[in-house]
Amino acid sequence: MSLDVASVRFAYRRNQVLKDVTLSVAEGGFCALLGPNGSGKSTLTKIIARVLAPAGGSVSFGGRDLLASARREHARVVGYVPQSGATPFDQTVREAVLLGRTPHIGLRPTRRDWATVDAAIERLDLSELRDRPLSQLSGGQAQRVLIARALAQQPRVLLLDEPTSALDLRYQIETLQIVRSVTREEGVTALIAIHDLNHAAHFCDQAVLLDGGRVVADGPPAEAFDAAVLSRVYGLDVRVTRGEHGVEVRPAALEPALATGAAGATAATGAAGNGAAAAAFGGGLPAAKPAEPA
Ligand SMILES: Nc1ncnc2c1ncn2[C@@H]1O[C@H](COP(=O)(O)OP(=O)(O)OP(=O)(O)O)[C@@H](O)[C@H]1O
Repeated sequence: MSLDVASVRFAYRRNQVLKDVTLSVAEGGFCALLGPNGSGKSTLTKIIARVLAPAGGSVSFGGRDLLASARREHARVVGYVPQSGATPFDQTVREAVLLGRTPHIGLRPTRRDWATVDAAIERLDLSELRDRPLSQLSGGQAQRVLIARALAQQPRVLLLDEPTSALDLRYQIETLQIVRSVTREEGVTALIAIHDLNHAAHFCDQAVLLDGGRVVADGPPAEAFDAAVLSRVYGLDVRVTRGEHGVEVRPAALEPALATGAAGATAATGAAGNGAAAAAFGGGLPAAKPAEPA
């Protein structure tokens, strides 16, 4: 089984935003959807989530057409975490997460539905807030509610559109760990639009890079991250290093600062094998360290 996007095209009026996008994510895979602002990441996730209809192409999971199935059937397979979610009225956290159960609920929620809701709330560390109205949450808390809602849906395919953009460092990492464990342990197939290349490299098994609505790289991050391609796509000279901590990307402009003064000690620490300081800066591995194959 796999999530297959084939030759998808989409335009907002005359603005061709997706031009023949094809990608495939294996069942249980965790795929990062990368690319600069405006490259088409959100548009593609919205098409798979059926918020938008493509002008051409197909989207299927396990060979089943996701764009033609009944809405309820689609919602049982695909969970979607939008960049931000408007709520029509002032729900509590628990009520909002219960919405994720909608495709599974008959006349009314069962005890099992509520148990699933409470498990998702706990997983996203929202238990203390579960009776709080959404209007009284911070941006990051509200973002975690959207993720909990999607997990409560128990989908086979999980789409996340920049789910960590409002989260502090702890919750960024925890959220990515949760998504990774959902893929590993429950076989859910996840596609995440994300800007942080190093988080993508660390947590995801696949990286798809969009540029101007086209796929320009696709593969395991260690293979897909090419300095020349990334530099061209982002319009910024970057370095890619491959070492014991995996692949890392950092802007070349930051290298002189790292090589002098106190930062020099950071590089030396990295050389000794402690990558923590290096990772915090998305780089910091010593320039002398030879590139290694993934
Ligand atoms: N509702 C809309 N109407 C018209 N154009 C839109 C609309 N939404 C997005 N676009 C345009 O489509 C292109 C792709 O946008 P999209 O949001 O898919 O990019 P993205 O890669 O997700 O960007 P970002 O990283 O900034 O979130 C952009 O040029 C954007 O201006």
